[in-house]
Parts: sequence; C-alpha cells; structure tokens
Amino acid sequence: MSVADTNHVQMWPSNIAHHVTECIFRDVQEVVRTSRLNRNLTALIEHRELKHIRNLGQGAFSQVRLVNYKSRAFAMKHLRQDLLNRPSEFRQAASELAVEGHMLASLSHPNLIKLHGWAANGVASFAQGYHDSFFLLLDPLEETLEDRIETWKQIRQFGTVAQRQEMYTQQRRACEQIASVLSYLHDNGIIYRDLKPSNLGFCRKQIKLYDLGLSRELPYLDTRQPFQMSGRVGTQRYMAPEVACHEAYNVSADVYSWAMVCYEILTLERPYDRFSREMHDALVCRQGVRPEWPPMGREYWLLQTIITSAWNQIPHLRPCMANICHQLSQEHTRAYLQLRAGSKTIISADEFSYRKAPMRSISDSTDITVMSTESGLYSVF
Ligand SMILES: Nc1ncnc2c1ncn2[C@@H]1O[C@H](COP(=O)(O)OP(=O)(O)OP(=O)(O)O)[C@@H](O)[C@H]1O
Repeated sequence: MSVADTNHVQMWPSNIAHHVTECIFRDVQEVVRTSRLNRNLTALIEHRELKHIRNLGQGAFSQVRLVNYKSRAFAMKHLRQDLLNRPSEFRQAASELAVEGHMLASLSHPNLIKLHGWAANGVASFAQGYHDSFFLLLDPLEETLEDRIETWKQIRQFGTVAQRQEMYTQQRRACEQIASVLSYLHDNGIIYRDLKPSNLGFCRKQIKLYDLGLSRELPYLDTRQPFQMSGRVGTQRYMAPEVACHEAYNVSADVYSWAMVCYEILTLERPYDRFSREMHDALVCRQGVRPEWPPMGREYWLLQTIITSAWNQIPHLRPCMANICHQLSQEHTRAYLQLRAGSKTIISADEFSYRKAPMRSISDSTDITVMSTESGLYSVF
C-alpha cells in the first residue's frame, strides 16, 4: 500500500495552498539566508515511491510513519493532518519542519538522527495540497530513551549481576553520547533547547538525538554569550531556570538539561517528580533546589560530580559541553585497567568493579596484576 493510499487527504483549494506555500517559503528562506550551515546534497524522493508499513508515533505537530523505500525501512516525518484546520499553526509547523530538514541536511554526527532525503520538490511540495506532501526521511528508531529507562527499572529490580553490569555500561555510554552530540551542535552554533528522554532514541545500539523542532542557530558563534530568545521553551522539569524565568540564555541551558536527563538515566527517577509548576518556579528556579542523589555505587562518582556541576544555578559556572566530554573521555582512558595474564585483557574500571570478586580468586591463583588508575580509585593487588 503506498503512503498516498493511506493518508493523502486533500487540503485547501489550490489558490490557498499556493498562498500558504509562498508564506512558508518566505519564512524558510529568511532562516536559510542568515544560516551559517552548509547544506549537504540531499536525496529527493517522490511521495509515490514510499510504501506505508505502520505508524510510529505523533507529536504536537508531526506524525511519523514507518515506510519502505527501495527495500529499506525509514521513518517518514510530516505534518499532522488535523493542522489543515488551523492554517496559521500549519504555516508555523511547516516552517519548523523545513528548518529542521535544513539543519539535519547540514549536520552529521553518530548520535544525531540521520536525514536520508526529503520530498522531491522541497518546500514547494506543499503547493500540491496535502498535509504530508513535504516530508523528511529519517533513520527509524527502535525505541526512545523513555522506553529504555522502563527496561532499566526492571533490570534494577529483577536483573542478574551481569545484566546490571551491562545496564551501567549502557547508562554511562548514553550520558557520554548525549554530551558528545550536544557539544557538536554547540560547536556549530546551535542550541537544542528541548533535551528530554522522549527526544532521544536508540538505533543500532547508538543513542540518537532527534526532533530539532525547537533548535535554533545562534546569531553569532560565541555561543556562551547570553541571548534573548523565547522563554519557557522545552519541558519544565528539564528546563534551565533562566529559560523558565524568561531571562537571556545561551547554550549552557542545554548543559542544565543534559544534567537533568543524565540524573534520570543514572537514578531511573524523574527529576522533581512531584513538583507542581508553582513549586518548580519557587523552589528550583528561585531557590536553586536540585534533585537528591540516592545512595549509588562508587563507579557513578565521576558522573555524579560532573552532573552536579552542570546543574549549577548560575549559567556561566556550568562547564561547557566540550569540557564535559573531555572530562568523561579522560576518565575513561585513565580508568582503563590492564590485566596482565597469559592473554592480555583490557577491561574498564566500571567493569572491573562489578567483576571484582571473581577477579580476585583468579588473581590469587594465577598472579594477575591489576594496574591502579591515576585517580587511585583501584589499588594494585
Ligand atoms: N525517527 C523516528 N523513528 C521512530 N519513531 C519516531 C522517529 N521520530 C519520531 N518518532 C516518534 O514520533 C513521535 C513524534 O515525533 P517528534 O517528537 O519528532 O514530533 P513533534 O511534533 O516535532 O514533537 P513535539 O510534540 O515534541 O513537538 C515521537 O515521540 C516518537 O515516538
């Protein structure tokens, strides 16, 4: 069944469709004209070449469907049909989808959703008169971070030691990969503004950031300079205090959101779970209250320290994303322990702490030396 058969509903009469398309075109041109990003070549795809498989989900403005294109599965993102009844919202959502396409076509990072192509006529496709005439073809995600957190909760409660060890490795990797993609966006002068578990998903074991609908290219490359943008952008529990208070902000607002998301990844608890909006404004935004850390293993110590510094109330005291990546990768290298046995095996400090008991018994009998890390967290025995 082609995509057109399942969801191709006529929108306004053609004169109105042309007018709306012209407005969308002007909005997008204005953004693209001032953009510093260089767009890569993007595959142009005819609507009729897509075969509908199933719906994957929908957000406030978009619908996402799993489609088959040239024998491969992709996620097709387009506007929701009900927006046809609200032309001004349609225009805004359409411009945002096109700008998202422009950004994705210019960026490339292993932890950013990959754009594989878009509608053959670009933004002009809207003039065809359908809500889904313009679309982006993206990597399909296997699950969102929200789903994965639910799985981790089960493992924490019922999992074996090996499963919990694997879970910790995945959690740590997720924090590092999110930091890496945010650092990449900031390097390109982009603020993401909507970091939350439902905007992160997994594809072939890699975490992927998607939905750049609220991302903005900053007008200058000095991304640490505060800039007056629309306030209250994002989801409250992950939103930096300065954004919630409608103050000027910069990329350090993403650093705060990273800290909140990583807190949730590590503790499997939602930050400020029982706070009303008023409590959040009074306690978090004005008094600087932050989530409490439950008792956690030693292996979490470094991440906890970085996260705590990243949710500082004062934006310029938060480390920048590049610095966070640097700290994480340095620790990673430092914490690698070399086991000298018949065959050389390298394991990370994290794995080591979980595997300590069996290692000891091997070391007793076979004289394995565990090198200590520079940070002195593990001693030689
Ligand atoms: N590449 C993808 N693969 C699989 N599912 C996806 C993909 N992109 C989006 N989805 C699903 O579709 C839903 C809506 O997508 P998305 O968040 O991009 O839409 P939106 O309208 O921009 O969202 P919002 O409500 O946050 O503004 C997501 O919550 C997710 O469940």
